[in-house]
Amino acid sequence: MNALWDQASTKLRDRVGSNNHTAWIAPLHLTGIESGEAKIATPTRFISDWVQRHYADAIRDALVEVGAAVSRLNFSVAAPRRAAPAAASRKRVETARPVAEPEMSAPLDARFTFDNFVVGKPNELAHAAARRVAEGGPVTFNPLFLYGGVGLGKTHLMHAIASDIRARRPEARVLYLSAEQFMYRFVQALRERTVMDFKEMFRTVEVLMVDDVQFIAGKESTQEEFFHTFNALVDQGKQIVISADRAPGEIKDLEDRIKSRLQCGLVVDLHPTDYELRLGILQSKTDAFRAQYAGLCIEPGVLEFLAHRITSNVRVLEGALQRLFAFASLVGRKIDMDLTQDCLADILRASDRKLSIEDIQRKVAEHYNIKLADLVGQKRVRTIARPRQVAMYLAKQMTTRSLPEIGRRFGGRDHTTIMHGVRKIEELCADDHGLAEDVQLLRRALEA
Ligand SMILES: Nc1ncnc2c1ncn2[C@@H]1O[C@H](COP(=O)(O)OP(=O)(O)OP(=O)(O)O)[C@@H](O)[C@H]1O
Repeated sequence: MNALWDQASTKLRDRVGSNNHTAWIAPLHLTGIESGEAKIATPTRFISDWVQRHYADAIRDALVEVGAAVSRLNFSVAAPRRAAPAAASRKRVETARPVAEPEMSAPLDARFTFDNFVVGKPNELAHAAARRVAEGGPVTFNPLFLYGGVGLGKTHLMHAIASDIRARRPEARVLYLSAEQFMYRFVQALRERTVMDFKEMFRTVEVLMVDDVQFIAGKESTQEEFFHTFNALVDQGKQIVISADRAPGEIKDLEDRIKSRLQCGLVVDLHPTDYELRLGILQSKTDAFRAQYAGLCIEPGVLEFLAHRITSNVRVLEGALQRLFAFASLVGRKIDMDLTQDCLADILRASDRKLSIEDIQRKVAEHYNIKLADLVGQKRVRTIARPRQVAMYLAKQMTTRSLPEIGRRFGGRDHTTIMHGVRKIEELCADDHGLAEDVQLLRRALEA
């Protein structure tokens, strides 16, 4: 039986590819053939179901090709056989553990809760969707895909969801980890030949949360495994929450089938902060710092000044406030405008850096993969003319330059041409989702 199965298994490797073979075929054993029925043992019910659904025909054909008189397959779940006793005992220990070991989940930051998350216009939809997922109940959108630029609160919301679910339903298996950790664990499982345990682990959670999914772009085997994990959980009606630094369609080197799966649920954007949100966050963080630095007070106007001047992201804002408190407590001064200017000179200088029209042109040319000279040149083909209009639009929106001045920087064009370009992009963005995404992405990259 073993020899027959080895031959069939080799044929199957050619047919299904080595990753699938390692994951699904290698754990199977042919235990006998009776009256045209091949008896196949699988280590878990999950693998048994999966293999029957995806590989039954391929297995039967492979067995026939190597000379077995087989017309039907019969799958049963049996403990896996291990050659070395050490491996066998390790397996026993592993299977004795509860399926979703807590250590598989990354630790949650206790500060990242819904209570500590300040809601404003730019993040209200993301916050509402996150709350909805945390409440549980029927899975209405799957996955929830949260995306946004650096330091805008994606991880904070992910942790808040996980903590909230655990508080409401301590028995629920919530697995939160970064895409990098997912890859690391997968590679480790391949190395230690525990891929089955890995699969079982990920496929038996109730809520799977993967942060920074863009990390798996370009990593073929990890993407493959992620895709299967994703499908298996969605099939079982389990909730998935994903975060990334950009929309699914914008993640380069991510397989199309994964992009389309990620777009199937609710895709929500965390927009760059506005003044009100920044001020709200500063006030909320100040309360927390006050508790830590008793006796320190902030003069009126300081928080407003910071909310105006530091627009890059919340992490920088938070760092600035932390530095102010630490510095003030060290030198025994109150936090007023003088201290703020002294202590945060570098951060304020960086925020002061004016965006030039050339910065915008360079970024747009790079984004659309065209030459800078073409972007400002006279070619009228759509593939160049449209990016040119995008650059004109961003130059108008993101700098204080006048239309004639922008025209001069775009190869000496008239100000009416610039106005036309700006209007065109405004109109197109209303209907063309892809273009609107491009503009958003570029804006964020330029603001970073
Ligand atoms: N709306 C908010 N209210 C309170 N704190 C916030 C808010 N948004 C972001 N923060 C804080 O800003 C910091 C950065 O947020 P977070 O790590 O969640 O960003 P991110 O979007 O995951 O960034 P990255 O892309 O770098 O991973 C955290 O300390 C977080 O608590």
